[in-house]
Amino acid sequence: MFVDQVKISIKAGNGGNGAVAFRREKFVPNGGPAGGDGGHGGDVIFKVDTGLRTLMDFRYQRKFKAGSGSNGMNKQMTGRSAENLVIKVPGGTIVKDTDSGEVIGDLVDENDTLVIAKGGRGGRGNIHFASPKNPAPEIAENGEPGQERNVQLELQLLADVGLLGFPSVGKSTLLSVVTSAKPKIAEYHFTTLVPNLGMVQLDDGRDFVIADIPGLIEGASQGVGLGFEFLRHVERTKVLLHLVDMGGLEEENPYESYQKINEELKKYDPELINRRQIIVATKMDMPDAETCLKEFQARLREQHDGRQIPEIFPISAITHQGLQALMQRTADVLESTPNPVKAPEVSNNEATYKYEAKKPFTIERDEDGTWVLSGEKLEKLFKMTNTEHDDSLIRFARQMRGMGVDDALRQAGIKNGDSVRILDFTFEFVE
Ligand SMILES: Nc1nc2c(ncn2[C@@H]2O[C@H](COP(=O)(O)OP(=O)(O)OP(=O)(O)O)[C@@H](O)[C@H]2O)c(=O)[nH]1
Repeated sequence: MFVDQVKISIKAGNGGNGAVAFRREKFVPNGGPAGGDGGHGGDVIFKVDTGLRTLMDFRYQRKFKAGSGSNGMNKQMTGRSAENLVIKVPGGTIVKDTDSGEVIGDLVDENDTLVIAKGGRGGRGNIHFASPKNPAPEIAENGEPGQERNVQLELQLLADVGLLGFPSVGKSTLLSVVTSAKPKIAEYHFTTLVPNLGMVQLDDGRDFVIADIPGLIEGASQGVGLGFEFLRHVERTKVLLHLVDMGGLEEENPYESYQKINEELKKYDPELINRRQIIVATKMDMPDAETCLKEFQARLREQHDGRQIPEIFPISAITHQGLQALMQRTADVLESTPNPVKAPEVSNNEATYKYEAKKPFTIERDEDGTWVLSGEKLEKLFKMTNTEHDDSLIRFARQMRGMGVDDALRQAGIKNGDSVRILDFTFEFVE
């Protein structure tokens, strides 16, 4: 199996902070609370785009962050919510948690989506905290932090393009100059023939997988050496680049070689001969190459008897002549050729990754005697507390008591006046 894999980090947007504000009207000296809520942070979402074939784009960008919601404003105005960040992935992408290795999702068909990290909700403004006891509260919540995740994407690669041709026509050389990345190759059971596979990425962002098809000619049509796994590669191949050596050093005439390969192809799998072929005239830097090519074209025309002949791209893997044009054309053909195996299904599978509730808080003690509180839930509550306002801090103290933090601290032996720290905020414990 050929696997393309990449580790990325994801951060959903924080919610915007709620506002502390008061009505200011003519003739009303002390208006009521008027601080609006913060906007929602953006989610991070994976979505299948079957036009993508590799995870190549992730080699350049590994960190993804959705925008934060805007803060609430006075006059009860809610902050603007951030847009979701949609990350496109190829069909067949498996998403795993990097740390635990747990499979989070399997994105298969066009438009399948997975919400991998939820944006934080906006913090509530002080209009929500008015009570008969406190009609003008200086309390507002900060936005909820967006979820963060490290994930690993894995994609089993199948080649879109196959290279055909006699030994020494220049297949490996072409593959090595047009492909920038070699995917991980697991060991084959039939170890004698390992297909050479690489990924091509064009400047316009299109990418595809290209494979040398070794052994097709060396008796492969009699079933020698090729395994089931590899057959799948050939079956999936939409375009075959048929390489013909124009170097003029081979004993065999280029046209005869070309025909022989097609014969072998037919024997190997009669379906394959109908597959789209582009003829690639290789080694065009050699002195006799032009003459060889002209001869080849003439024979091809003769054979086609007035019908249109297949397209031919002259290249040199050594001088790089014609490579760009060939790869562009290959990508165009790929786009316009239907999948020979099955058309991509369009579905609307939607999923949201659920986070396991972690232990709400933990208590530790620093060397200097400070009690240190940590834990996802508690830290989140703290981050949502607007520490600039006493009312907000009082509310936080109440929330901690509700969670059982005070009791736990007392049990651990805390004394009146001891220092307590959460993240970078320190306060004094009072009974
Ligand atoms: N002059 C010239 N020589 C080339 C070019 N491309 C490949 N060669 C040479 O041709 C020989 C064979 O090239 P390979 O890329 O190994 O050919 P292959 O088709 O992969 O051969 P197998 O691995 O035997 O199937 C090597 O000596 C290359 O240096 C080219 O564009 N111009």
